[in-house]
Formats: sequence, structure tokens, C-alpha cells
Amino acid sequence: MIPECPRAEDPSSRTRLDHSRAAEPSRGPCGLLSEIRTSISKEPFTDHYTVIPGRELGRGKFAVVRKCVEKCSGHEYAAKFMRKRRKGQDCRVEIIHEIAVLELATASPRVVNLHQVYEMASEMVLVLEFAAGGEIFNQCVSDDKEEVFSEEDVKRLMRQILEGVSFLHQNNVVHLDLKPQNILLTSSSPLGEIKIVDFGLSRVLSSHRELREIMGTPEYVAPEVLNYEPISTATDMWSAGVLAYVMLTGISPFLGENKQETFLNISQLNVSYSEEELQQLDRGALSFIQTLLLKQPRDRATAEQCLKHPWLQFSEPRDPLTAEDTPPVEDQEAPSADSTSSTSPHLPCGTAVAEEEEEVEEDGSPVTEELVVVAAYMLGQCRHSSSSSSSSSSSSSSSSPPSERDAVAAEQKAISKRFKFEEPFGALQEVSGKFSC
Ligand SMILES: Nc1ncnc2c1ncn2[C@@H]1O[C@H](COP(=O)(O)OP(=O)(O)OP(=O)(O)O)[C@@H](O)[C@H]1O
Repeated sequence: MIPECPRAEDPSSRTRLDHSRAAEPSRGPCGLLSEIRTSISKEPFTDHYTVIPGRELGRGKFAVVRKCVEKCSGHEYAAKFMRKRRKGQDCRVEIIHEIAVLELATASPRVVNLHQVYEMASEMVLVLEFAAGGEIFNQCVSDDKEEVFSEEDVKRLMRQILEGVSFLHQNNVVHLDLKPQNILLTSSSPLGEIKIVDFGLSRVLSSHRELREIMGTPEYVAPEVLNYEPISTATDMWSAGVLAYVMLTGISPFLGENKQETFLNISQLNVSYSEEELQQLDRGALSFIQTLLLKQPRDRATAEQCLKHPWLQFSEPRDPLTAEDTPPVEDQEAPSADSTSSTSPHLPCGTAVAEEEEEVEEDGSPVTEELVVVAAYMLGQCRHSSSSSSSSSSSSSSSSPPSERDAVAAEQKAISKRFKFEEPFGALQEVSGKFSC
């Protein structure tokens, strides 16, 4: 018998989450949200969903994402199975935060939709809208000319990414892990719409408390993160610049032979704008990237400024040689806003952030949080830029034979590593202790 779909607020079928947490502050430590509206079902997940056997949709260190079908509706979803205990620590609060951010972003079509949540003894399952086109990463690194994005594709997708990022930033949320693996497509052919996923590292910014987390994926991480300087919405904008570079060229601009080299490339802003792939593009594309890959966060364009960039305006493709009308970077509208400013745009009703009491030290100075790093380190799937301090200019994915490449591709999922930055960059260490949430 096909079960009926439970109604969203049916108390008999769901356990309201967090009875015990109702009195908790709306935001926990480290910019984490701690209140959610979604009911959490304690019923067996498989009573309501059939998990499609076979290949996983994706995998992180503590989560597996599988395709499933809701029995009552026949609709396909992506079920993200997340372990509650990680390296001996209870990480449920982190999962609750991820749910809360997804709830907050319901109004944005650029963020993946959360359908339901289930909780078992050791796992929680986030039932997400299924993005059938998979990661844009696949097209970024494809050898198939038919598959790789055209510049017009990148413009359209980039606009959508920026719309999503702008929505998050207007709500004081920073994603902190924007990368091609976390930008999915509703369909790959024809090319659909983008959906931003994975809010596991996201944080809520506060005007009274500096956030200095060191986390992210090395290739996409901004210089201020490496320098243990305050994180802001501009931190995501750096990653957006790296994303644009990778989508347009298939080259990861800062990727080195190892993470130290990658970090060095980032902190020295060692990026090449003379790659052949970039030269073939409209000049506006280069100018766009250059408004983002700037060392000082305050100098970077905001998501809204980016959406007004000449390159992203709707236009017919132009001959790169005659594209003289795009103003050089320095002539463009100066991105100046301090994106950590306290102006708090609209938050959806009921979201916790607006009600939160800010933490301030006794002397009135903002509380600075010390955090341990979570860096999901990706093996070098993209090609290195020729300017990077890497000794080789191509990665295994571009130089290996196809069979080897397939094997590499099969293992391309994130290998999470943990880094601890005790001092600015120079003292970067990978640590082997407990994983801290
Ligand atoms: N809604 C979805 N539809 C289709 N595939 C998805 C969906 N959500 C996630 N995936 C796939 O699963 C992968 C892992 O998902 P996600 O990044 O959310 O997990 P994670 O464990 O937090 O990963 P990471 O370790 O990279 O942070 C994604 O990169 C994507 O390939």
C-alpha cells in the first residue's frame, strides 16, 4: 500500500524538533542558527521513501547523498544522510544550522529546496529537491567540447549564482564553500538552472561579532581566511571570482601541487590572466574576474555590483578582438561597501537572526571566535594555472590517459582534511586531533 504523504504540520506523524531546544538562543556559537521550523520525522525513512540503489549522487566526509523516490507522490528527491557524531563529537547543532539556513533560503529559487527531515539514532536525513543535472564541476572539467560551457552559458549561470549569493548576503548568511561541486544544475542537457547546495560551512554574520573562521576548500578560499582576518560577504565574492575563472577556462587559478602551494598562490595573488582560454573571451569576462580576485575584501565587488557588471548584461556575443567597450577594471563602479556592515536587510519572518542578542565583550569590543579549521580539500581535478607556483602546469586529470582520468574522476569527491591556523599562513598546519564542530 502506498502511504499517504504526511502533512507538514501533522503532529501525529512528526515529532516537532527541538522541544528541548525551544528556549535556546536563536543563534548558537560561531554564527550558527539553532532554531528551525521544519518538523523532524522520527519514523523510518524507508517507510516513506525508496532509496534508488546504485550510484550515490555525492559524498562528503560525513554525508552521503542518494537519489530517492517519495512513495506517496512518486517524486524524486536527493536524500542527504548526515552522521550526527563525527570524530567522537555530537554535531547535531551543525545539522540543525544547515536546516535553518535552507529554511531561510526557501524564498530563493537559486538555493536547493528542503522538502523534509528525518532523524534516526545516528543519522539525520535532509530530503532535498533533486538537482538532476549534477555538479557544474563536471562541465567545467569536461574534455568533451560539446559539454563544456560556452561563455554565454557561463554568463547566464553566473548571474544565477550571484542572485543566490546576493539573497544569502542580504540575509547576512555567508556560504563559505562556494565551488563548482556545490553548484548543481536542474538539468545538464539542455542546460538548466543552478541550485546552490551544501550549507555545512555557512555562517550568519553579525554586526557585533567578528567571525574569524578558517575553513573552506583550499582552491576557493579567500586570502583573509588564510590570514585569520575577519570573514565577510566579500569572502564568498572571492570564491565567486575563482568560480567564474574555473567555469570559463577549466583551470583552477590558484591550485598548486599541494595545499601549501595553493595557499601560497592565494596569499600572493599569484594568478595568470594570460591563459589562452581567457584571451579568447570577451574582455568583460576578465574585468569581471578582476573585480573579485582582489586581496582586500573591501575592494571586491559585492554580489549586487557584480550583477550590474557590463559583462553580465544581456547582449549578443561579441568578437573578442572588437570588444573594446568594456571599461577597464579601474574605470568601473568602485566596490567599496564594507560588506559586514550592520544594515540588516529583510529576513524571512520567524528567522532567528533578527531576534538574537549580540554577544559583546565586557569592554564593548566584539567577541572574536576562535575556530578550528574544516577544509574540504579537493584533489586537483582542475588544471593548474600556468602562473601558479606549482612545478607542473597540468594536473593528473588533464595529463593522464582516459582510463586513469576516469579512475581519478571516480575518486573526485571531497577528501575532508582539517587544518589549524595558529598563526597567519606561515604556521599553517594540518592537525590530526579531534574534529571540532
Ligand atoms: N539536491 C541534490 N541533488 C543532486 N545531487 C546532490 C544534491 N545535493 C547534493 N548532491 C550531490 O552530493 C554532493 C555532496 O553534497 P553536499 O556537498 O551537500 O555534502 P557534504 O558532505 O556537505 O559535502 P562536502 O564534504 O563537499 O562539504 C554534491 O557535491 C552533489 O554532487
